[in-house]
Amino acid sequence: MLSVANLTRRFGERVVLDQISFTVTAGEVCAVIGANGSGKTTLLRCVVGADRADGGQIRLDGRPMIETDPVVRASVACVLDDIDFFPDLSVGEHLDLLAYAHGGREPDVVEEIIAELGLSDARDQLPATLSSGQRRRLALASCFVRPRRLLVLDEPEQRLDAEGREWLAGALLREREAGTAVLLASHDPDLVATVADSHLELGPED
Ligand SMILES: Nc1ncnc2c1ncn2[C@@H]1O[C@H](COP(=O)(O)OP(=O)(O)OP(=O)(O)O)[C@@H](O)[C@H]1O
Repeated sequence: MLSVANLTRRFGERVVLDQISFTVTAGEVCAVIGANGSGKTTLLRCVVGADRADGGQIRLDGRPMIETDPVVRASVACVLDDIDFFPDLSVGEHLDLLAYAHGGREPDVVEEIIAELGLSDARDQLPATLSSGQRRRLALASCFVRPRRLLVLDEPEQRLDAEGREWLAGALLREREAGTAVLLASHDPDLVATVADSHLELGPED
């Protein structure tokens, strides 16, 4: 499904990603691990097209991963560090909009995800009024109300409470069963041990 070959990213003289190659197949959860600053976020941003690689190829089912390609946009759901919400849309309106825009076919999916993620009481709140953990829950919910074949998550456990982390682990296992390819950067060894099929370890010199 996802194939990355010789991915290289430099910032000035500094080589953050040095010819990284890996694949993630349908139904595989690949955990990207490594110390702070090892390049996990940079890698994920390059994969989804939020950052430009200096070299290498990123392909989804053999086609170049270009974020403006409608097939790519329809296939890839992600939560990166920067969480952008429309400031004047409520939690429920965000999720309705995303489900509709991406042509989700399951009528009850928004209600189900709102309930699963404990956002029912916050349904009518605007993003600016949410707690940081609720904002993270909304960002995750945004991925789960839409069709997806590749899920890219950067430290999704951040700011989640114990119950939220438990939900996340279960949700990722269900994604695996459903045949979604998952690329997950995480600092949570328990989450990685529970859900990951493969690991990509980035070192300080990678
Ligand atoms: N836009 C940028 N300009 C210059 N350097 C950058 C830029 N983005 C990232 N870097 C550098 O690239 C390196 C890798 O950063 P990155 O955020 O990918 O690491 P990470 O593994 O995700 O870290 P963490 O575990 O702390 O989230 C860091 O040294 C960082 O300072």
